[in-house]
Amino acid sequence: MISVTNLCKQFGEVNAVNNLSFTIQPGDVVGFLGPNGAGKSTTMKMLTGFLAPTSGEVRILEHDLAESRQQILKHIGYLPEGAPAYGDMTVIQFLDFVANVRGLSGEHKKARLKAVVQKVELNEVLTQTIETLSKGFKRRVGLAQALLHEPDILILDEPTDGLDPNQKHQVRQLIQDLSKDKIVIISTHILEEVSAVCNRAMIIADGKLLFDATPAELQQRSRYHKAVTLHLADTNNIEPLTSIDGVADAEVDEHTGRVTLFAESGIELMPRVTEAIKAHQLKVDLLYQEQGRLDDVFRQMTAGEAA
Ligand SMILES: Nc1ncnc2c1ncn2[C@@H]1O[C@H](COP(=O)(O)OP(=O)(O)OP(=O)(O)O)[C@@H](O)[C@H]1O
Repeated sequence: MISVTNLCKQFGEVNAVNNLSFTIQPGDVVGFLGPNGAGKSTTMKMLTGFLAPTSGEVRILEHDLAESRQQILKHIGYLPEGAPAYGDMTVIQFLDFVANVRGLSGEHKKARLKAVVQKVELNEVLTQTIETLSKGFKRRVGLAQALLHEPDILILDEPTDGLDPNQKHQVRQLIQDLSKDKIVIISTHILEEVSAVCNRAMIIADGKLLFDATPAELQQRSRYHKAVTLHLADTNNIEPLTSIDGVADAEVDEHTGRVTLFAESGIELMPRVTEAIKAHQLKVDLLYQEQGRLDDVFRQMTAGEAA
């Protein structure tokens, strides 16, 4: 378990992390979301003991991180932001080095190296120096080193940054496969990633925790939650829709021509919309109820916070 109490980090005048408190249990896959400069990376650095807090406490697996750092770090795999690694080492030299530092040896070391190389698909670049790798491959090397010692806690700062769509999918799959009894914390700017892999979303802005719940609960906060979107063959006449009893507002997307109808509080709009379509014999080629748009909620929540 991770338990964070009143965690603060100041850099001069900047309150990078401002009184964060939360607990995370095994099985939790937590997504840190927030605008640039919100304090996500700084929080992750403090959770890994890489950066000392200005004040507050981090307890991991029942130990105070400040007191038992070495012991706790054995249980943590950390992928920092960017692609830090020793550039003039080859991929396999670097992974072997990390394996040694992690105390792996003999057949177990060999097996772990083989497993991570296979998992993040590094075979084709094993003998290439890290500085000559593409951004995506550097990221994969970072992931491989974080996974080598099979940690209970994985802290991954933007794990899919720079990966191609296939790799993004694969890394998300990998995180999902890992998550059964582990703690995984990822930071990301990709909102869909949170829905895809996380069971918990934390929105951080200006160093403060603004939201901590499931991605579905986050979606429910969107004004698009349960709104009805449709596309008419004749996009000019939307009056039969906007005049439906219970429609509070309507929006037309200029690019797609799609119309979104927002319900008055407590009204189920879909049955009324289908009724109106029948009654007015409207030609509709698309009709669905929205789950809620994460980017909309994110903007609402973080407006006026960190830029
Ligand atoms: N070593 C440092 N010295 C001074 N200021 C710092 C340092 N590290 C971070 N900051 C500042 O702390 C704030 C939080 O930065 P942090 O990198 O944690 O944000 P973030 O949420 O990870 O942003 P991003 O999404 O852009 O990666 C920013 O204002 C940043 O400029």
